[in-house]
Amino acid sequence: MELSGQTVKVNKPRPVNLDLQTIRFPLTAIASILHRVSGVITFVSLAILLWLLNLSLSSPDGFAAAASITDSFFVKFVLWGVLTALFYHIVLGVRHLLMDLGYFEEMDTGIASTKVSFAIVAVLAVFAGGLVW
Ligand code: HEM
Repeated sequence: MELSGQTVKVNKPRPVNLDLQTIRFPLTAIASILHRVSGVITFVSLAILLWLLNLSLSSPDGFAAAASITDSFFVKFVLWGVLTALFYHIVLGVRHLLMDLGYFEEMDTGIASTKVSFAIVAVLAVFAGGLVW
């Protein structure tokens, strides 16, 4: 293979697919990507939630203002999403730590533990809905 004037020896030309829309990710990879996404969501939302907490504790008027902000369906939906992301991050984080200890490292147990984690997060998402609404 010719590469900018140099000849590079390619032992075995393999098909390369870098199109993210056609790559089929395994369940464990999706769980891992979402874990990072949920960590970033948790990090960003922390600042907003702390501001809201500060507002609600500042005075009776501040509390009323915070209560009216969280009264709309849209804000409640976002709060539900933030809580669900946090639950996802914790549950899949614990799974990650267990893997660091040597559990669920095989393909079959890895997929099974991912499915169990997703089920636990689904239950916690319903619980989060109960808390918010
Ligand atoms: C305010 C709370 C938290 C925030 C903002 C947060 C944020 C993050 C972020 C952004 C990452 C991704 C780092 C990367 O992929 O480079 C991460 C990774 C991780 N988090 Fe959290 N996290 C929080 C709480 C927790 C909790 C409570 C656990 C408990 C299980 C946890 C377990 C983990 C683990 C195990 C990783 C590493 C995953 C990996 O190596 O791929 N995190 N966290």
